[in-house]
Amino acid sequence: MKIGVIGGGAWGTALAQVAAAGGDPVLLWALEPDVVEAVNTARENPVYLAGVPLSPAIRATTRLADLQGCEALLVVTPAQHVRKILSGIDASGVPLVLCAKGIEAGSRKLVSEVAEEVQPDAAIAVISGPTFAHEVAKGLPTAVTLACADEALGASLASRLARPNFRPYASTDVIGSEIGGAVKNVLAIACGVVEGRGLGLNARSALIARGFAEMTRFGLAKGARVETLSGLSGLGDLVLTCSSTQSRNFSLGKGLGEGRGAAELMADRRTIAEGAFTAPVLQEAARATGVDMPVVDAVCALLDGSASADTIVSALLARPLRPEGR
Ligand SMILES: NC(=O)c1ccc[n+]([C@@H]2O[C@H](COP(=O)([O-])OP(=O)(O)OC[C@H]3O[C@@H](n4cnc5c(N)ncnc54)[C@H](O)[C@@H]3O)[C@@H](O)[C@H]2O)c1
Ligand SMILES: O=P(O)(O)OC[C@H](O)CO
Repeated sequence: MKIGVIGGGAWGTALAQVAAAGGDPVLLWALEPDVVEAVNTARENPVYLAGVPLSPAIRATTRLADLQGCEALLVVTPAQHVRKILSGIDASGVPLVLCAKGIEAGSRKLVSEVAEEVQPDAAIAVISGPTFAHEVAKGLPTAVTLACADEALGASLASRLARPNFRPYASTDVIGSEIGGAVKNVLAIACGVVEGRGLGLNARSALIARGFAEMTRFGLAKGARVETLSGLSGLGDLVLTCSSTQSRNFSLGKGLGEGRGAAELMADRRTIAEGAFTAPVLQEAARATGVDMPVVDAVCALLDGSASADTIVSALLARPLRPEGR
């Protein structure tokens, strides 16, 4: 199965490395000509995945048309760009494996819903889970959820991508695996705030657990399965992303907690903190579904500058006492 990867950021490059590990050719589409040039000549992506020597089986291109002939396409651009990129390719009959974590602004659609709209004839799968790109690209042990409604296709994609240190676990819950990845990015911003304000490890664990309760309420309301939310793509990724400044979302939250503004923090980076884009649309979606997500509301208020971190923390702590199961 010849694999094409759309998106030459950290995650697209790491997944290209996984797909090329057996020596099979992989075509990587990147937006930036300097990334393409460096991958093809220096065998490195110095912009997004510096310091990781890449497989010679990876060839990069800036031309989407070159992806014609690939037998599966991994879609790894940030969530807000997926619609435009998928509109520019002919993917009839080619499985699309969606790897971005987010919800589209405006439409409030998950990436799979966007893909189904733009490429109605393509089979859809999702890869999601606790995966820092640098660790995956270096071959450190990693497990992911690979969700596909078509179990046979899911199994064939899993066997093509599996490596001794990269284990896809099969699921048919596409929506559930996407919701975990999208929601955890927003919750990781909140955990970064806890770190930035020096509120301690008890507070961070409480936030992870109460954040997981929000993810579960929202996920179940949207039709996700509880075992998906408590699996690799939900709880697994939530714990990873809420635990380390390696996470762009966590480090954005840490900066907010230290008193810096969202605009200043976002202007500093070329890499993506998806949670900042997902937070307001997740808040809209939760309100439209009648789901209470106080941590997500708090992140939105911090990002839009309508409240300070201290005010938000005090408001969260002053919420009425309630049974844990609600
Ligand atoms: N980095 C990780 O560890 C990791 C792991 C799992 C999932 N993800 C998800 O993968 C997706 C991509 O993240 P990343 O970390 O590879 O990105 P990145 O931060 O490393 O790089 C940014 C990417 O955005 C692309 N981009 C910028 N403007 C664009 C445009 N107009 N059209 C198309 N692409 C554009 C750039 O070309 C680049 O590929 C995100 O949804 C992220 O949440 C990332
Ligand atoms: O750096 P982050 O916060 O985008 O997280 C990367 C991955 O999604 C972790 O699974």
